[in-house]
Amino acid sequence: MSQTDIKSEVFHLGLTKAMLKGATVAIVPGDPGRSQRIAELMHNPQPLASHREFNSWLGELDGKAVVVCSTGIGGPSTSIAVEELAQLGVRTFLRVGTTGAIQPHINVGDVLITTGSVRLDGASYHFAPAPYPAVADFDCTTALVAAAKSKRATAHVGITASSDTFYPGQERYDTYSGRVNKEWEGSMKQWQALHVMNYEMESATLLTMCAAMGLRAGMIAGVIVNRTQQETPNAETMKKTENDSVAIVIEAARHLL
Ligand SMILES: O=P(O)(O)O[C@H]1O[C@H](CO)[C@@H](O)[C@H]1O
Ligand SMILES: O=c1cc[nH]c(=O)[nH]1
Repeated sequence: MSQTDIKSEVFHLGLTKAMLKGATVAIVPGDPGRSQRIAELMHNPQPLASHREFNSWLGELDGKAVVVCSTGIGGPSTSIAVEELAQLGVRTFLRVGTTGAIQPHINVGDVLITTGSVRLDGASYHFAPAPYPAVADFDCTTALVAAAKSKRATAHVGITASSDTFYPGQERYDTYSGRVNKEWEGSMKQWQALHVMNYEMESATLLTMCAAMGLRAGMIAGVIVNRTQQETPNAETMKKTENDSVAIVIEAARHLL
């Protein structure tokens, strides 16, 4: 168990226990720019630190501190953010991200709540072997579902494919090389047939490492593209989708304090 004292900074985040004011719940977006926007929807938003991809803010919900810290893109940096926040006393992690849907019935603007992730990452294998599930915490998931209902969002609950790469691992051909390795050829079709809802890039690591360490984690994402229809998002829709998913994650955090 870590011996982090109240004033010592963790390795990467530039945060101390004192700065977190007893926060046990963290909201963890991928995008560093999203941290401020999330914190500003809570009471008394305060910037804490900004190092590399890790941009941290503090806010309050019902008089209790909640930390917001971006993870950057992908599993390795996510694992650092989660480990260091846990050293500082955080026990509940709610990721709020953007995502590409792969099922035709899911619309841009809907929100997706992940119950478990297909582990197409590398970092999760450093925390638990392959047969171990990347599964979300039940309380986090039910809080996200209830919050989505209260905000009247169209929410889908199910499985996410969580890939280390945005291009080959999500079987994108609109690229410089225009090709993907054999391993990924036809993979989107396979995930569709297995009722996977969407692609994103951090939940496999987040959910596996949190389950393995006895921490709670949940995952919600706003759909910015549907890969059965288009490859590129529209800026205006993206903004609205982010606002909707952020409002839901804040409401869920309130119930997990
Ligand atoms: O919007 P965020 O939280 O960054 O999430 C998604 O967007 C990034 C890719 O564009 C990846 O991080 C993916 O998981
Ligand atoms: O298609 C998408 C959209 C956002 N994030 C992803 O990882 N994939």
